[in-house]
Amino acid sequence: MSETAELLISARWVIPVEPGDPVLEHHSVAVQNGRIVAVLPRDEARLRFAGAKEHTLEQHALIPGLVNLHTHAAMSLMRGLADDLPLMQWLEQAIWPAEGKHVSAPFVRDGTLLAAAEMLRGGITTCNDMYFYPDAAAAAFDQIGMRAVVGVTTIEFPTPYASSADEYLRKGLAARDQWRGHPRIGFALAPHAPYTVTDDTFSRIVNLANELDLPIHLHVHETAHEVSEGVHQHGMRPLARLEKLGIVGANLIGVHAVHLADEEIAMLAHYGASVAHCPSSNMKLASGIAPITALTARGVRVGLGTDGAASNNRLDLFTEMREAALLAKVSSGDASALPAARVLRMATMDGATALGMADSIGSISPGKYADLCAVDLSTIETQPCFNPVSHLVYCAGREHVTDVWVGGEAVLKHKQLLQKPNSELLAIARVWQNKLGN
Ligand SMILES: CSC[C@H]1O[C@@H](n2cnc3c(O)ncnc32)[C@H](O)[C@@H]1O
Ligand SMILES: [Zn+2]
Repeated sequence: MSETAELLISARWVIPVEPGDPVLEHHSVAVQNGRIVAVLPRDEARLRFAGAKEHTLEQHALIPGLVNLHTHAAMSLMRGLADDLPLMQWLEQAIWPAEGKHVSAPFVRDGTLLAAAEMLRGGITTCNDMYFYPDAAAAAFDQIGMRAVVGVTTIEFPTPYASSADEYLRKGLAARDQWRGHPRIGFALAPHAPYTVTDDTFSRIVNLANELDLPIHLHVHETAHEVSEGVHQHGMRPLARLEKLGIVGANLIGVHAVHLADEEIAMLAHYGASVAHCPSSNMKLASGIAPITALTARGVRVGLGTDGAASNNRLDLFTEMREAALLAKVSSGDASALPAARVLRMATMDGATALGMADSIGSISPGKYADLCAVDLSTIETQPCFNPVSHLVYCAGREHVTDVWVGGEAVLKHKQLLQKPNSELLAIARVWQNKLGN
C-alpha cells in the first residue's frame, strides 16, 4: 500500500484526547489533504512518510485545536465597554443600546476578524458563534482561516440587522444557503434566549432544525431572574416550556445552564442535550456557578465557551479550562472533581460532539481534519513538567501557544498569524475604538 503525507508534525508530547487519555511521547501526526492520516512514533513516521516535510516541536505538547462552544465574536469591539453589571442591566442599559447604534455588516466583519485572530492565537480553531449579520461573520472567519459554526440568530426585537423573527430567520437561512458546502463554515439555529423568543418562533425553529439537521444554540437558565420571570410570564420554568415546545433534544446546546433543578439535569440527560459552560462570564456577571459536577455525573455532555469579549473580557479557553476545574472543585468540596484530562476533553472532543462534528474535529485521530495546537512547555513558568496534561489546564496559558493549524493549513507560526498582519488588525480595532468611544 502506498502511503503519502505532505506534512509530519512531530512533538515531544502528542495528546490526542481520544481514544482514552494517552500522552504519546516523541510521536508524529501525518497530514495529507488537510486531514490526519496517522499518529505514530516519530522514528517510524520518518521511515513511513519519507517524502513529507517535517515540522518539529521539540518542547511542545500538540493537542487538538480547542473548540469554543459559545461566543459572540463581533462583541470583541465592545470589550470593556460596560463592566461590573449583572446580566439584565448590562444588556438593557449598555449592550443593547450600543448594538442598536453601532452594529452593521462592517462592524460584524471587523469585530469577528479581531476575535478570530485572538482565538487562533490562543489555540482555538473552531467556535460556535451567535451574532447579527452571520454572513459578514462567516466571511471574516473564512478570511482568517478559522473553522466556525455561525448562528442563524433570532431575537424578537428589531435591530439594525432585522425587524422581525421572520426576517432574522430568512436572512440567516439565506446566509446558510450561500455558504453551503464550505469545508470550514457551518451553521446552527441560534434563538437568543427564552425571554426574547416567542413560542411560535421556537416552534418554527424546531421544525427547521429537524428539516435541515442543524444544532440549536440557545442561552438558557443563565440567571435566577430569568427563571423566576419565566415562571411569572409563562407559568412554568423556561426549560419546562422549551421541552413542551420540542426544543430540548440531542441537538440542543444550552448555554450557561447555571440555575438547574435536579429534574432539569435529568431532563437534559434524558434528551442527550449538551451544555456550553462559560465560567468567566458567569462569574463576571455574577450569574452563579453552573452545576457541572452534577451534570457530568448524570452524563450530560459539557463543552466550554468564552461567551463574548464584552462579558469575559477574554476569548481564552486556557483560562476557561482552569476556571472550570477550580470552580467544580470548590463548589463540590471535592478536589477530585473535574480532573485535568476531563477538562481538556470538554474543551475539545465534547465541544465537537455537541456541534455534531465528532467525526471531523475534537481529537487527533486519523480521518479527522488536522486542526492542531502546539503549546510550548519549555518556559520558566512551566518547569518542571511531570505531566503535560496537568500543565495545559492548571499552569500554561494562551501565551504558550506557538503554532496552530486548521485543516492542515498553518494559521499561526511562531506566534505570528499568517493570514492577517497584526498591524492591520490593530488598525481595525483603532477605527472602532474611535467610533464607539464617541
Ligand atoms: C441575538 S445576537 C446575541 C445577543 O446576545 C447578547 N448577549 C451577549 N452575551 C449574552 C449573555 O451572556 N446572555 C444573554 N445575551 C447575551 C448580545 O449582546 C446580542 O444582543
Ligand atoms: Zn452569550
